[in-house]
This record gives sequence, structure tokens and C-alpha cells, in this order.
Amino acid sequence: MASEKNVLLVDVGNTLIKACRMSEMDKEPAVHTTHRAFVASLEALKVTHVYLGSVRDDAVANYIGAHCEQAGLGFKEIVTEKETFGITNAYANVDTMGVDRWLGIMAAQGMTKKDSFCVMDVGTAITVDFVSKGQHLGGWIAPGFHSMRTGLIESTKKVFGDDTMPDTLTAGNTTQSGVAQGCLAATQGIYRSAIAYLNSKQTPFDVIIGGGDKKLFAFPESNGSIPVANLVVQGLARYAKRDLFA
Ligand SMILES: Nc1ncnc2c1ncn2[C@@H]1O[C@H](COP(=O)(O)OP(=O)(O)OP(=O)(O)O)[C@@H](O)[C@H]1O
Ligand SMILES: CC(C)(CO)[C@@H](O)C(=O)NCCC(=O)O
Ligand SMILES: [K+]
Repeated sequence: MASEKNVLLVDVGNTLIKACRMSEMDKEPAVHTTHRAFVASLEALKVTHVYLGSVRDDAVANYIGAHCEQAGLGFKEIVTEKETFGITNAYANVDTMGVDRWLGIMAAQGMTKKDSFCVMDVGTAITVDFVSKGQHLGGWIAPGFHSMRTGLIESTKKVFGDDTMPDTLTAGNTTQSGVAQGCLAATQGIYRSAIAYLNSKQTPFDVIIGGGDKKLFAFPESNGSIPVANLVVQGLARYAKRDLFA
């Protein structure tokens, strides 16, 4: 019989690998940048099962899976599916949709009682996915704050930036502050556009927000949205629950 403290949920993201025990999903996850560093940390954890979702090259998940197998651990990589937990994917080719988005949808569905919702993951990229009555409608993929700023600076001659990430929107009066404020405005525009899109469907909805940079969405109009520490981890927990604890 598995125990929640021995099940490790692993989010292999674009920038970071985050891992936490199923019994500690409210705590800060352990963070690694490489799969080798993650694997090196594994033995000391004494877990029995590893559930993983990855948006990196297949080689990364395969490497972790092979190591788990060698160590006698149960290993399961979750991939994007056509239909799970009553939700149907909008992609014709589901293999091409990032599993972090799919897991975010599964996490969000577990957190709302409403028929319609959107889930936003604010990290390296910002993704938004819309769901109504069990049907995934599709979504958006946009650059995250840092990618946006870096892309802008790299494609211009006289525009430069700094490392600040503003928390309130004002008008910038230097190049750096103009860039930071412009990227914040663009980011918040994604939120506002998502609300407008859902409003056009004229049905009550929830907005679920996760990701390392979700504080970019902590502006007054976003009051009432549901914050989630890590959508991928929460989504993985639903699969682990179904497989091990049902
Ligand atoms: N320890 C950390 N190292 C790097 N970035 C961090 C850290 N803590 C918070 N952040 C912030 O989190 C952001 C990354 O968010 P997140 O972790 O959701 O992205 P990610 O690893 O790319 O995963 P995803 O694939 O879900 O986008 C960074 O842009 C940064 O601002
Ligand atoms: C969009 C990202 C980078 C967000 O992390 C990830 O979900 C991904 O690599 N997706 C593949 C493309 C797609 O989802 O259509
Ligand atoms: K790419």
C-alpha cells in the first residue's frame, strides 16, 4: 500500500525541475535546474513512486525513468491525452500540446465547481487554456515576462533593461522602466483578454492561476481568481490518487 509521503510529484518545466511529496503539496518544492541534479537528490528521499510531467526533450524523462527503474521505484510519466477525467482535448494532435497545460487543466478542474473555467500558468511562457462543459476550447501561448523583455532587447539597438519586475503598473520615464512596465502591461493584457473571451460565452466561470510569476497578475481586477502553488504538481496528484489511492 503506497503512502502519500512516498509519492514524489515532479514538474520538469522549461527552466526548473520542481519536486514535492504528495503529502507536502502546500510546501515550497525542491528545485533543480538539471535532470542529473534531480536524480542525484532522489535516493535520499526514500520515495516509492515517481509521477512526472515534462516539457523538455524526451531524453530527460527517459533518463529519469531509467534511473527510477534501476532503483526499483514505480515510475509514471504523464503525457497529454485526448480525454482524461471527463475533459476532452481541443488539439487534433494531442502529442503536440505541452503536458504542463494538460496537467494545469486537470488541476483546475479539481479546484472549481463551475462548468467553465480558464487556467493560466505564468512562467517562462504564459499559457491560458479554456474549458467549458468538459470540452477544452483551446488556448494561448505567449512569452512570459522575462522572455518578452529579453526578446525585445535582443531585437532592438537602443532599448535596454534591468532585472526589476514591477508589481504595479505606472508609466515608465526611463528606458529600463518603460520596458519593464511595457512587459507588465502586456502580461496583464493577457489576463484581461482571457476574461473578455470568457465573458463572451455568457456563462459563470472561474480563473485559476499558477506559475512562478503569478504575482504579475496580482492587480485589483484579478481579485477572485484562484491561486495555485504549482499546477503541474496538483495535476499529477490527481493521476497518482486515481492509480494508487482510489
Ligand atoms: N528559484 C527560482 N529560480 C528561477 N526562477 C524563479 C525562482 N523562483 C521564482 N522564479 C520565477 O519563476 C519564473 C519561472 O516560473 P515557473 O517556475 O513557473 O517556470 P518554468 O520553470 O519555466 O516552468 P513552466 O514550464 O511551468 O513555465 C521565473 O521567471 C522567475 O521569475
Ligand atoms: C507552451 C509551453 C512552453 C509552456 O510551458 C509548453 O506547454 C510547451 O512546450 N508546449 C508545446 C506546444 C503546445 O502546447 O502547443
Ligand atoms: K521551442
